[in-house]
Amino acid sequence: MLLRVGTRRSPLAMTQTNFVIGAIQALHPHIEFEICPISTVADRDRVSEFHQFRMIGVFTTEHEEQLLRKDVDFVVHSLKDLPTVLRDGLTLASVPKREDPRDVLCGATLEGLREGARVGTGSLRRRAQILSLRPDVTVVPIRGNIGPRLAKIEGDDALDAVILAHAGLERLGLVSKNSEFLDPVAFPYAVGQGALGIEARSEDADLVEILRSIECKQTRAEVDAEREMMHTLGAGCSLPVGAVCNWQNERLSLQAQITSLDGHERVVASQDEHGDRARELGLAVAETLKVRGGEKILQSSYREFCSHFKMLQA
Ligand SMILES: NCc1[nH]cc(CCC(=O)O)c1CC(=O)O
Repeated sequence: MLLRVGTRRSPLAMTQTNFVIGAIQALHPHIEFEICPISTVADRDRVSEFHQFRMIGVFTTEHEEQLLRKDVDFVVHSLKDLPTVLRDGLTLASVPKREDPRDVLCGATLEGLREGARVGTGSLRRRAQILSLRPDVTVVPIRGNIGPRLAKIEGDDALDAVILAHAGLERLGLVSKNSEFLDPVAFPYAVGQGALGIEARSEDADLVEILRSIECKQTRAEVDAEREMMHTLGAGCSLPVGAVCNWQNERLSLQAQITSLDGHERVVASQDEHGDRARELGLAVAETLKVRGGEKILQSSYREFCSHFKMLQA
């Protein structure tokens, strides 16, 4: 059997795809794979920032079309880049064991960061959260692959620090000493961060079963809860929504935070449930966030972002 695998071309995407192929091959040595890399809107276009905000799958639309055209059999995504609603006929077939989902501050520690430091991130969630912890810093928007983003703390005109996901750095072998994990209770991570999502056609039952053989039950429960929360909030992957989800002794706990873009306002909610009630947990936490004023923060972030975006376009 030959399976064609869709992926982006970035070093991180290729590493993740090779990891998934290796894991499947270890259990099914007779299967062969062909990697079919493509560039996505996100790799080409800065309009993507806007779509990302509105939950349109900048990293994933072309991949879903490839799947529906049957140009590929499955796609390996960074789960945090995969919208919570998939195209009809497609399914999140498998979620392998998650890497450490925490964010890291690279180049300085939170304590050691000088007054007024310049901190790089392209994520609205990270912007809002770092401003809520350190209102004195200046957030500098940065974009691009992980390597080039990390390089912004070196050389002339260097930033004091950048915020990145530990998982990406780990997979690329770029973890450095000069960095600090951000405490996920104070600085919750993005929904799905650190996990991979393998998407396939729902009708391919045999393939879905093969893909499921590398699924991690605990990770699946965590990300189901996180994604259900995000879906209920109607929020995209770059909105200022953070989560901390943990599976322990058959129970699942979810804490979530919505932060205004200036970092001044924060709404949190947390709850726990039996591990097989992940979706119900996500829904309940989202409803609590809404009742506590989270929806208002999301709406005003959206308006603020739209006017900011029009400025960038001009
Ligand atoms: N949006 C880009 C993206 N998508 C996945 C990762 C890192 C790996 C992961 O979270 O699984 C990154 C880079 C980053 O946020 O630092």
